Amino acid sequence: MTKTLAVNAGSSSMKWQMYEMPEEKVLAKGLIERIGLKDSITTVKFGDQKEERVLDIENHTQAVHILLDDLKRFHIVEEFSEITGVGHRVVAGGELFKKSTVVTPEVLQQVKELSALAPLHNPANAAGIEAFMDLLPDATSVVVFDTAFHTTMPEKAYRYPLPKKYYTENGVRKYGAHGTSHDYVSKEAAKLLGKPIEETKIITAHIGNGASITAVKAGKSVDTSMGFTPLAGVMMGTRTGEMDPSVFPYLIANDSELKDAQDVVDMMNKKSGLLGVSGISSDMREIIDAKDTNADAKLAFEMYVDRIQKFIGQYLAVLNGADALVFTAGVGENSVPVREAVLAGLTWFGIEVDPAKNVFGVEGEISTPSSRVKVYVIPTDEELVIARDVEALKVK
Ligand SMILES: Nc1ncnc2c1ncn2[C@@H]1O[C@H](COP(=O)(O)OP(=O)(O)O)[C@@H](O)[C@H]1O
Ligand SMILES: CC(=O)OP(=O)(O)O
Ligand SMILES: [Mg+2]
Repeated sequence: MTKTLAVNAGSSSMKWQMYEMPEEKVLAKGLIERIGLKDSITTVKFGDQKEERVLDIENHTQAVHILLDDLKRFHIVEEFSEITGVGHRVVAGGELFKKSTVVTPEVLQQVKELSALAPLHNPANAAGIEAFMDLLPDATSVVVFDTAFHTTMPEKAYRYPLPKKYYTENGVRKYGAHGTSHDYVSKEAAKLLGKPIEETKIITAHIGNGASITAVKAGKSVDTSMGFTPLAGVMMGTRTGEMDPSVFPYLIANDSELKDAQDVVDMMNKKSGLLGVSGISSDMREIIDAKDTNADAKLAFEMYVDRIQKFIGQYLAVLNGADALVFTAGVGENSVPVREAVLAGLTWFGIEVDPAKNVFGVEGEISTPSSRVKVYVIPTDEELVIARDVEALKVK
């Protein structure tokens, strides 16, 4: 029996699962959420034990240490050497990485160098890789890239309408993110549709703290809402999504707190989105609780929904229609009000939601039998994909 650990560090969370491979049996799993916010929550599930603790966890390095302590504390492992493979989600692989790769010192260096393409993620991903490699020098360490699935996008979709040299000399283009999730849920949706994936057109809405929407044709990403970095696309927990870049110099000239372009980008990454508009929180649960009594929270909710609807509309055009629309990730899987509001504006496309199915905890189809586009809630499982890639790359 070999134990493989999959680590999925998101912008606000760290999810992990320990598997027995190749059986894909989940031995234990955990979630550390609200990293960087007050009252972070860490949950561990192991056999019939479940523990939830509320702590203040400031960053991902601290989260890695909590995860490692928990592995020993719950006797999930007696010795770290029982873990023979560790897979890490890395958000940005640029044009260097088109598939998952075994970590070498050079690969780790490249992950760090790609931080400009995912400033909230790659540094945390690299810190996680290093922490585990120090403790588990003999385990196979694998990196699984969010951008890999999107390397099938056609050039007309991934290029920006800038002078060509910024692409050829600087690599400025759309890379997308959340690819492991879009890949996984689109395959699951094809199963639910009962069709070979080659015959499907699917729009996948991965809406978590970070959020992106993808047009998937025949199982391949053909367009996606995130861009050069995960700042682009729809409005998110703390990120703006699409912006007019002319705002950048204007704000630098007019706000003394913003000295340069980096300050503006940091503000747009960390202080904007739901948090910035509402002034309350980046967490959709808190926005929903406040929106009936607080006008800013109500506006934040409406803007959030509006941006998701617009990208779904774009991708219905890109694909010239779709067989299915999938909701996944923290908000997409759990928030009935967000799904309800998004879908209420898409009835012209023949999308019909069944309110009896669009309830908390339901997975699978939430549309009516006559809906022209099937609507599915599919829990994503980036960790399973990561564990499979580790297994495939392990030196046997
Ligand atoms: N029941 C719920 N209703 C609304 N939003 C939820 C619910 N549960 C979780 N969320 C949202 O999911 C987000 C986390 O999503 P997740 O996909 O785990 O994020 P990450 O981007 O860190 O991977 C939280 O910010 C929270 O707003
Ligand atoms: C790329 C990205 O935004 O990831 P997450 O949603 O996990 O923060
Ligand atoms: Mg995530």
